[in-house]
Amino acid sequence: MVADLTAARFAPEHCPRLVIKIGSSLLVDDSGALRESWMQSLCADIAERIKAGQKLIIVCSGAIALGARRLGLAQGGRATLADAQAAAAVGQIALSRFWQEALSDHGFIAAQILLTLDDMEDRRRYLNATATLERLMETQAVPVINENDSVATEEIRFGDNDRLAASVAQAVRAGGLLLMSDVDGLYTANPAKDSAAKRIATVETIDSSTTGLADDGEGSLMGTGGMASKLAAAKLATEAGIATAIISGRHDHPLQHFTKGDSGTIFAPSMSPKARKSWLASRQSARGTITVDDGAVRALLNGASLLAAGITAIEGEFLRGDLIRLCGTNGTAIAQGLSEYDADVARKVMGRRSEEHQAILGTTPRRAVVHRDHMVLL
Ligand SMILES: Nc1ncnc2c1ncn2[C@@H]1O[C@H](COP(=O)(O)OP(=O)(O)O)[C@@H](O)[C@H]1O
Ligand SMILES: N[C@@H](CCC(=O)OP(=O)(O)O)C(=O)O
Repeated sequence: MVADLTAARFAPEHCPRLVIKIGSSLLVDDSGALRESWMQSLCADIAERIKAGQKLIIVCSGAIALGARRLGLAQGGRATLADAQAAAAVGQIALSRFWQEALSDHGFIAAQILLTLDDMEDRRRYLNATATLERLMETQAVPVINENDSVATEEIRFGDNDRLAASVAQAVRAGGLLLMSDVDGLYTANPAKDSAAKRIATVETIDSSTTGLADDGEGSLMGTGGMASKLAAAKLATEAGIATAIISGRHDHPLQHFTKGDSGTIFAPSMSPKARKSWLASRQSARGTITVDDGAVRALLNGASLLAAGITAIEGEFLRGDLIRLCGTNGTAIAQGLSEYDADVARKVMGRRSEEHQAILGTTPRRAVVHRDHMVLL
């Protein structure tokens, strides 16, 4: 049941709507100038895909970096919020102009949309923004989106364009999201600091062992959330059923490069609840067994999650996310599912009521030991 985790998944024939997010580091060179020839090669790739029938939506960063150079602002325009907002106002107009000209060279019309978090969270504005995007996609216009940095206050900022791109991908029901960056995917450690770091080609589930790989140091004003924000965006998107990839924008024709070779990190979209249940039922390799009392058996058969209070014994050294079997006191297998806890932590809370868990664990407890969404009756 593992989804096809190759670049083909993002091709026009498999993915009618694709959101592509381009990071600041790709748009602007070390001196703060626009990397025009690279962007033109990207636009050629974009044009090729649109001609092949794919609807593309671009989320493009870089306004602050570009504007800061033009205004001669220190720290890339990120010293204060006011600097970042002034820089964005200057840089955005240059970015928009670039997209307009570069897309027009291929016969397409650029459409600029600047969004804040409020626009996507307020129902009326969300519907309005979505309707605009839908209408644009019916035409030959290519939406180019950025955060509306110049008006966004701390409270209404998206904070980074990775998250904005994931939110837009959900709004337009995209099949895929490409996060294009200066790094060729997720590595086992930050490759800028550790030359032994290895690229991870595919990720089926984003959990704490995945997010723990992001090593970004300090975040900065108005974006550049580093790998952590890419993983948060990938989680949001994949949970909405959208295949996501972090891909390199270091080469010319970056979309062709991704399509051709073994590059990037591809994150699997979550399965539909029905498909997920049948996948869970088909899995054989349980890493542990939990015995539950008669009350818990009845609750499970009625479709409830397994709470720690109903557990009488735990066998095996499973980890969070591992498949475990749930049995009645007579040894009959009742259900199987994915554990929300490592075995040693589950042992600490077994037989105890949920209200006691916080004190036992010293951290916020999870909802259940096996949640009903991740469980199937046998
Ligand atoms: N585990 C990791 N794998 C890859 N890159 C990582 C990792 N941890 C941190 N990074 C850093 O994340 C950076 C990409 O994020 P960022 O600079 O915000 O990109 P963008 O401007 O494209 O949004 C990389 O250049 C790299 O230094
Ligand atoms: N909206 C900001 C960029 C924010 C952002 O997320 O930057 P990046 O992490 O480089 O994609 C700008 O246009 O400068």
